Amino acid sequence: MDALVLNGVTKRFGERTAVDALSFAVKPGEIFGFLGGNGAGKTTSLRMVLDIVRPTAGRISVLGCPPGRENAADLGFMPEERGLYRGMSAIDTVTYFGRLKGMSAVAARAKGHALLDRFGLAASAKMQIDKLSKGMAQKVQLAATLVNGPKLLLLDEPFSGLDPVNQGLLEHEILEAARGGATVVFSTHVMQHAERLCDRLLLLSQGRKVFEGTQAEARGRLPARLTIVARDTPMRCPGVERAEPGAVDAQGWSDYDVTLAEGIDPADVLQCLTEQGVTLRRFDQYRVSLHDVFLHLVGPPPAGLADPAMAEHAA
Ligand SMILES: Nc1ncnc2c1ncn2[C@@H]1O[C@H](COP(=O)(O)OP(=O)(O)OP(=O)(O)O)[C@@H](O)[C@H]1O
Repeated sequence: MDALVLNGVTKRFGERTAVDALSFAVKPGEIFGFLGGNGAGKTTSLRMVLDIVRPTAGRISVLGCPPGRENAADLGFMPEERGLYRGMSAIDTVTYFGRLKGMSAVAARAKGHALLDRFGLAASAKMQIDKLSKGMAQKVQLAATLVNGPKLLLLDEPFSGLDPVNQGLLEHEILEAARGGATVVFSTHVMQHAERLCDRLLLLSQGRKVFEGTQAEARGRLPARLTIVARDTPMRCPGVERAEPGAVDAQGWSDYDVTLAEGIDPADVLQCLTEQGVTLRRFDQYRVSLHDVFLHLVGPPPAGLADPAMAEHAA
């Protein structure tokens, strides 16, 4: 049984279609990246899975049940808008969330202390949430999400607001949860996290699915690019679509910026060049990133709109 299934799910807010006939399935134990730019419909989709908002059309199955209270004890949700009681201590907060998920007070408190220790917050366990830094409060929220050992973890932009060390800690926790058998769905517009974590991913643009599959399949959507240093043009090999020569040096070597046709394996081009007796001084494949795929499938953001994914990429 799939851990999460969306079947033709649409959500309209008045005239605006936030999610448009969205279908996908997440397998048990998978780490599934839910990717898209600002306003793509990620949060709305997760809210429908949690029964916070109802779909206009379509069906959703969460651990085999319709969204609702039946499986709340098996879910862990970290909302994008972090919401903790500011006057409560860190440990009481985590214990409270455990109790909400049906744990005994003793078990929830013990697990809460273990998680806060693991997150470097042992000394702050009794501090009030409003005395903690934003990143520390976010780690308390993560502990509250994990306290019940959920079978399905839904994390909405979990990395935002965390420094690089704590982003690493969160990545580690996601991998650990999946190793322990949990299914993880997380939304992000930062491709690097998805690149390090996801088994499969879905790319959402203006409420519509533009891609679903593995990272390799996503990269396969872009033609391979190579840098070749040779004395002859590689254009004679089948599958080479473009080969832009750079300056030729005194010995006759030239840099070629090569684009292959879709689906052509660079190894076949290398073999062809060898068979044709083309001497090479360099043959490098440019590794397509998810960021490149994102731009290819979704396009750049409108002028003047800051895109955090791009900003991080450039950094
Ligand atoms: N309650 C609401 N009423 C009206 N429109 C809404 C509501 N919630 C979301 N929307 C609209 O639906 C679209 C999708 O929003 P959503 O928050 O799901 O996107 P997102 O992918 O999570 O974006 P971000 O990365 O910016 O958080 C947006 O155009 C948003 O304005």
